Amino acid sequence: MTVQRIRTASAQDSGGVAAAVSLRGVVKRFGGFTAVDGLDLEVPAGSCLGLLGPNGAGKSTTMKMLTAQALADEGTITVLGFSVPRESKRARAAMGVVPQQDNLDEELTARENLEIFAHLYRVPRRSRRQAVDDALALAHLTERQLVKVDDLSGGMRRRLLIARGLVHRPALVLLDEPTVGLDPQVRAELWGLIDGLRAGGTTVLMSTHYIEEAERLADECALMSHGRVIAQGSPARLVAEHAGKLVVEHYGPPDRLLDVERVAHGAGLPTRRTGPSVSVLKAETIPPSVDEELGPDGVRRAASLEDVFVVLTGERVE
Ligand SMILES: Nc1ncnc2c1ncn2[C@@H]1O[C@H](COP(=O)(O)OP(=O)(O)OP(=O)(O)O)[C@@H](O)[C@H]1O
Repeated sequence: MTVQRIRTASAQDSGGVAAAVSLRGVVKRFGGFTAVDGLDLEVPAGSCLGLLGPNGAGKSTTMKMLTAQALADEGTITVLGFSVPRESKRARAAMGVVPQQDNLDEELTARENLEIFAHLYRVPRRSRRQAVDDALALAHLTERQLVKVDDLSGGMRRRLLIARGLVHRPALVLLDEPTVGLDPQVRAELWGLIDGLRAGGTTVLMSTHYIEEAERLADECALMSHGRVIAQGSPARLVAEHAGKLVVEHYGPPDRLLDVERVAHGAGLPTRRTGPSVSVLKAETIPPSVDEELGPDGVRRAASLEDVFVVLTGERVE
């Protein structure tokens, strides 16, 4: 029986589903700077939540507070029913943590790295070999288990890092920017791995600033900006709410773009800049007279989570 099942009675409830992670009014300051500013967030058990936000939004700090690597100045944090930081040892034993920075032991083989963590996480001696075999298989590293980490490719190292966080079969796994800096093919490979975890019932909390990553993997996205969640919901719901169904992109010289923005804003329509173009969101609601004023040169496309991200955070996308 997982810790999650044992402790759900004391977990906060969200819409009938027990929360694996709950943060209420959490504040974290670094000197005079407030990195996390009254954060409320719940991750329903068994779901994958993507914590999405631009660099510096407070995602990593939030992840660190869940493991008590950073201590909140205000608010309450519950992880798998354990109060953090008071019960952080027990919470940490029940969750898997995959850090942003690769901190594998390069002198050891892939298998040895997993064995050490199986020991640290107190996987019983009799099931340790199987646990390591399973983690290697999950990360498609069985063939490479005897290779020193130093000789593994970047993608293999990242898969090993994830496998290491899963060796004790945690009910919850925290992934901090799991595919940052990896090429698209390796990223896609890792997405398959993460998707498999969620399909197997593991709760996943993943921070990312790649919109496509959140869109593909997350049941729900929480969009963070300046230390707060500014919007939360399924990717489809966020798009419908903030960008509508259709977007019309207008290209042209700076004066023309300013003109498009003026007309759209006059009609109460949100816009976003994309390099040499302005996109008018919620285009399906444009009244005919405004449509005429905007001109016929617009290119229509479906609204996306990227539109939501840019409009709500005012940031560019990587
Ligand atoms: N130990 C620290 N001391 C001072 N400031 C910090 C510290 N850790 C984080 N910060 C600041 O807090 C803010 C939030 O940082 P955080 O790393 O949580 O953001 P993030 O959303 O994870 O961004 P990134 O994707 O760049 O890691 C940033 O402005 C960062 O400079």
